Amino acid sequence: MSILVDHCGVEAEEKKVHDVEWSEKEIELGFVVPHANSFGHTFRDYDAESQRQAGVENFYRTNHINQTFQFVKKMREQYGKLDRIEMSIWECCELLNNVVDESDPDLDEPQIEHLLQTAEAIRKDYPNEDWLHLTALIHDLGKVLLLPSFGGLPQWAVVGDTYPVGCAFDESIVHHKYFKENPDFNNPSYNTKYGVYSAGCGLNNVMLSWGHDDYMYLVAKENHTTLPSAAMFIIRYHSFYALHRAGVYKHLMSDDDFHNLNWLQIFNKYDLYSKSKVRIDVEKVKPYYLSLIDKYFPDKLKW
Ligand SMILES: O[C@H]1[C@H](O)[C@@H](O)[C@H](O)[C@@H](O)[C@H]1O
Ligand SMILES: [Fe+2]
Ligand SMILES: [Fe+2]
Repeated sequence: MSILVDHCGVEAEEKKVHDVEWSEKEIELGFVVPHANSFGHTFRDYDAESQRQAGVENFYRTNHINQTFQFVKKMREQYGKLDRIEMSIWECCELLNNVVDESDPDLDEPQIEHLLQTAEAIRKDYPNEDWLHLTALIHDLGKVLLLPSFGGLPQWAVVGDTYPVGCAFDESIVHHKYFKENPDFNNPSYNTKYGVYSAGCGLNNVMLSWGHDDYMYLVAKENHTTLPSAAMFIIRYHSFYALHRAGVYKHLMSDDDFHNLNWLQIFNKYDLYSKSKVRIDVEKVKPYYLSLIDKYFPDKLKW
């Protein structure tokens, strides 16, 4: 039997573990990282030969060409108004029944499954951190941007990994080659290590490619959630794999960012490796999550 151990900035390495040791490990570690996704590939294998992968690559091509500094600025201003809809967090979870993410090589289930799988997995290992359970439940709610009532944005403007705009695109970003067709790639104001930013300026001052992360962060902040800053950091940067997995762009981080990064790295293990075909009984867990929503959010939120 084998488990995959994945470290920040280090290639996934495979460790052989005997069956006896395995059961001990399971008790000790709680959540066990599966060795393959539901399609039989390793997780986040963007070079696997498959039909799904071709779609994912095409997704990143369009994403990398179109996410420019000006585009992100425009979207933040527009969506920051939160003048589209009023609804509760749970109503939003239910909307995700109708959303499938085309950027994801590991999951083709409706997104509500992923929210519950992530939250339930993290809840088992961190039973006392209720804020973390709720963070997991809501981290991908921003994907409602795909729905017509939210402007029906194309997939490239909603899902996929995120990265800073306004400075050089790091080579560790998935399918980096497609940035060559992004107008910012050859713009001297935007294509240097620091670009429009300065050393240690803090991620709060850095614009990331537009998508579900930053949108949900804006929704939570503007509706005055009482979730802690680590939760807000997770929501906002969970797709920023160049930072939390490859360990680059650290030159832009502040001390607070470093502290919150620890929580994000814990969270990522559950976000990524809980993706499976195993369904959670929604009605069974709903009362628990409703109580958390009540604790940390108003009844109705502006979206
Ligand atoms: O395909 C996935 C998916 O869209 C996730 O929600 C996002 O957080 C990941 O970073 C991305 O790679
Ligand atoms: Fe996400
Ligand atoms: Fe997720």
